[in-house]
Amino acid sequence: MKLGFIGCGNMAGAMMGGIIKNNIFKSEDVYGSDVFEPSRERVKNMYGIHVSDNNVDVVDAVDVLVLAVKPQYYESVITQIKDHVRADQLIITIAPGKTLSWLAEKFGKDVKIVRTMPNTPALVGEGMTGATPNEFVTEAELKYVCEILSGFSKVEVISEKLMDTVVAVSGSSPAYVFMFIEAMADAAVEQGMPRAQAYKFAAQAVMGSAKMVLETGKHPGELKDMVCSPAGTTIKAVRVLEKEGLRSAVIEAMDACVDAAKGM
Ligand SMILES: NC(=O)C1=CN([C@@H]2O[C@H](COP(=O)(O)OP(=O)(O)OC[C@H]3O[C@@H](n4cnc5c(N)ncnc54)[C@H](OP(=O)(O)O)[C@@H]3O)[C@@H](O)[C@H]2O)C=CC1
Ligand SMILES: O=C(O)[C@@H]1CCC=N1
Repeated sequence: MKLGFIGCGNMAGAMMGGIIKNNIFKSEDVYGSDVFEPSRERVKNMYGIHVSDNNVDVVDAVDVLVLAVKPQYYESVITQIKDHVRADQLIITIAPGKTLSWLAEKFGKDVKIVRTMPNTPALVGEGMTGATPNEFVTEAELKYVCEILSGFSKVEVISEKLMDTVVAVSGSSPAYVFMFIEAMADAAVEQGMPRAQAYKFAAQAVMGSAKMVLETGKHPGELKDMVCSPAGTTIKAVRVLEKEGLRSAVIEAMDACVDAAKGM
């Protein structure tokens, strides 16, 4: 089997890295096309895949095709490739807002599509992906696509109506988490800690806390309470975060993200 990517930018690179590292596909079985030469060269040098500036070359070469261009280029790319896409090929989409019905209309024929939303922690094998198949994808094919996605992420098959939520809670959310880490590190630097050390402390605290949520099964509020000693330091910080509206800011931000996804 051969895997192709149209668009070899940030997200495609992160996906390829995990897929090749975990031997889901060998690098010689992975193809990528991109209009931007530095993007092509980057993935060629990093992963040793075949690259081309011609999207149709990739469509013709592969069994599974990932559409990894920005949402605003989806329509022109689909117009360019649709007559070359074969009925037995599997198409994986990763763009927000591009629904299965919109994709079906643009392809204008029966095509097997799995709409997904990955995220960049794929680069370190810690991605999270939501996936929704269309009606032409069999159970076995969906299982196969999930195996590919699991090369770089955890995978959940979800109903399509949750896809915009997945954009906000995992597709885009690494950006909010990086901002949180940056802010904590800035505060530590303000207190005199060297910056590199500050990133290490802040990032490890975020990773460990996330692991506690995933591995203990405890409610995040209970885990927070375990940190807050009576009359201690943490509760003072928690009070300020509540006063400054951390939770509300996160909810408002994610609502804006969902609205943007719906508008794409
Ligand atoms: N980055 C992320 O965290 C996530 C991204 N996504 C989705 O992944 C997709 C790609 O995003 P991302 O990797 O960040 O974007 P990038 O801009 O990093 O990569 C897209 C690449 O595709 C190239 N390109 C543009 N038009 C074409 C074309 N017609 N044919 C071939 N290649 C083309 C771009 O070139 P040029 O720069 O010249 O335009 C660029 O090199 C988007 O749909 C995005 O929404 C999903 C989840 C997370
Ligand atoms: O910002 C974006 O539009 C893309 C989709 C999810 C993450 N990045």
